[in-house]
Amino acid sequence: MMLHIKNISLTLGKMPILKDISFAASAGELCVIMGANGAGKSSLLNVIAGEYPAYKGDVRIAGEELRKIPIAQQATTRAVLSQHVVLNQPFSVQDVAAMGRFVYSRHLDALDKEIVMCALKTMQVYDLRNRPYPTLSGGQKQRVQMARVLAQLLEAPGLQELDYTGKKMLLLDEPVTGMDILHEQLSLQLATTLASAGVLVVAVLHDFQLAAAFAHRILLLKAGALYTGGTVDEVLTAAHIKNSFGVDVTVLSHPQCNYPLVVTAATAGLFQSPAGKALNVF
Ligand SMILES: Nc1ncnc2c1ncn2[C@@H]1O[C@H](COP(=O)(O)OP(=O)(O)OP(=O)(O)O)[C@@H](O)[C@H]1O
Repeated sequence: MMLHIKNISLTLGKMPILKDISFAASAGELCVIMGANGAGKSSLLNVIAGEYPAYKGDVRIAGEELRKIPIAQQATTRAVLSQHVVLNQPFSVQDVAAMGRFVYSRHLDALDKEIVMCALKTMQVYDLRNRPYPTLSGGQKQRVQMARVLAQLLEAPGLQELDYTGKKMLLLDEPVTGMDILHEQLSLQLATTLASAGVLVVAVLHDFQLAAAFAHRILLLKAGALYTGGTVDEVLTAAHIKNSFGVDVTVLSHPQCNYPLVVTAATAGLFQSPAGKALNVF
């Protein structure tokens, strides 16, 4: 599945939110969108997810213009993890994960149920499956949401020997928010495993280390426009980070893996408070 975005602009109310963004991503890639708060990352993901059909420009998924793809077809070919999922009804954890299958049928058959259990095990929330979802911690809820989108994507209860090339797209908006380091790694490994199986994965991330370790390509947005895009090494430079986030960083090289390690520059003096004194922000 190829995603082609050409000259996308989006206005919400009277505010220009996205400005003339173009890029392409392929099946098998983990494409990461980064940028400062308000840069337009969620808006761009929502355009690709079909949430904002009033965009200007061209979004093509596997060659078809997004607005012409029937809603039912969109729902069965892509799964979306949104930034803020609010769910207060006392559904059990396994009910929430099972919602991923509802795009195919409201009545889950044996295969659907196996897929849901597989998704719960993969995200290590199987033991919580009978708990009411609202009673979970923030990170646990996020893992259940990952299980839900995984259940939506999978065609078999396993991650081995998958071939989803040209069939599926996964859109993740800050998927690891609230997760501990183990489950951050697990989630991004899952995203790359799915990408290797042919799923086109687009993820919004704030964490440079996760992006550096897992992304095949990074798009860096600034004020609604594409500031730069390319490989991890091309995008995660001190100059690009300074220009898009306003923070001085030093970019080191990971001693084992060779990918960039972004650390805030010790010389920047940002956010330092005199030792022992409360930080006075006003
Ligand atoms: N429905 C809306 N109506 C008007 N403006 C909006 C709407 N949704 C988002 N915006 C504005 O669009 C801009 C981009 O928002 P968006 O949520 O895409 O940013 P983001 O890069 O995902 O930020 P964050 O890192 O904080 O999640 C922001 O200035 C936001 O206030």
